[in-house]
Amino acid sequence: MVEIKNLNKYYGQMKVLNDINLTIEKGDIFAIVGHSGAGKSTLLRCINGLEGYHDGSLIVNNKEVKTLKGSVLNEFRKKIGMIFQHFSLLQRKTVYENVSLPMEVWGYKENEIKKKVDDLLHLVGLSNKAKSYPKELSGGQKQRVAIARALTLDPDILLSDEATSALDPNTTTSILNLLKKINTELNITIILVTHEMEVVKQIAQKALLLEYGNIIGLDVTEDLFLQPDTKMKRFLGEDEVVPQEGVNIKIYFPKDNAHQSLITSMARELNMDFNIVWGKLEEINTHIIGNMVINIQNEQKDTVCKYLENKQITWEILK
Ligand SMILES: Nc1ncnc2c1ncn2[C@@H]1O[C@H](COP(=O)(O)OP(=O)(O)OP(=O)(O)O)[C@@H](O)[C@H]1O
Repeated sequence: MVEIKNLNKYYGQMKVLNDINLTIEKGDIFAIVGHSGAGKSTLLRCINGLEGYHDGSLIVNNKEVKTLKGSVLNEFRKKIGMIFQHFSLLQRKTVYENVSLPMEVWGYKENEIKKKVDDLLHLVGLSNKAKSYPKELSGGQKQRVAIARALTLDPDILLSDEATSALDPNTTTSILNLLKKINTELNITIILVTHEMEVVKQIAQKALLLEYGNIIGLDVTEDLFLQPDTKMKRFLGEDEVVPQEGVNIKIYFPKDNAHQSLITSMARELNMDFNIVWGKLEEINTHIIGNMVINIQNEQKDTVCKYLENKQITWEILK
């Protein structure tokens, strides 16, 4: 669906995307994550042909994007919907008129437009707001209108550029649930740019981490968060503070193990005391995952490591 190979992009002398390689499969919910200025929006705009790129290949729906021009480019863009942080609605038009606009521009018949807009307003839960103006809507409702508008031309892909960044946490969750519904019911691939880790954890199956235009992480979301490498930890601002004395062992709880009573069982079975010095459990894509750091005495190390090995638990000794 989207295949990017060795992609480089410059603004003047500044390289903003450096050797990007990734594949997004049809039906994925894929997150592009990074701090401000990382190049997230630029990458998103390259995908729908709003920005060019210098070297490398970017294939979307079997087409090399930079070769597309004129009416072919317009047809290509028709299959890619987009939503934005500030909704981009026309203030002087009603909800109905905002949603119908792309179909009007493409010259669809009035009865086709009416059916489509009614169906989409129903899908986003705004059938009763068709005659309202954007200024009469909440932020979440405005984003629902923008989502309906992005779906009018039956896109294969929906691009979301910080679509929940201006919303409160509860509204964010309701918009993410709507995006999940669109992904499953309409089989639309969703590529979302965000700087919010909570968004990634709630919705994305895979995520790409960008830092100064470089990929520093690319994996299934649960794996990215379960066992973050040094770069990912730095990105998350998550360096554990652990005691200097003894041995610190970090134990990982993958999705099906998080609730098991490993720690208490280990203490009981080995008849051993130890300190829990750091830990967290969190929900990612409805699975609970987490990790914990325990501090033990040097002479307990071999026994504990053997116990964890026998239980086939993933662990590491922190240096
Ligand atoms: N049209 C442009 N001309 C020149 N430089 C640009 C242009 N657009 C973006 N940049 C620069 O490219 C870099 C990447 O910008 P981009 O908007 O892609 O980052 P981002 O990760 O989306 O950031 P943010 O989260 O703040 O939107 C930044 O250094 C930015 O200043």
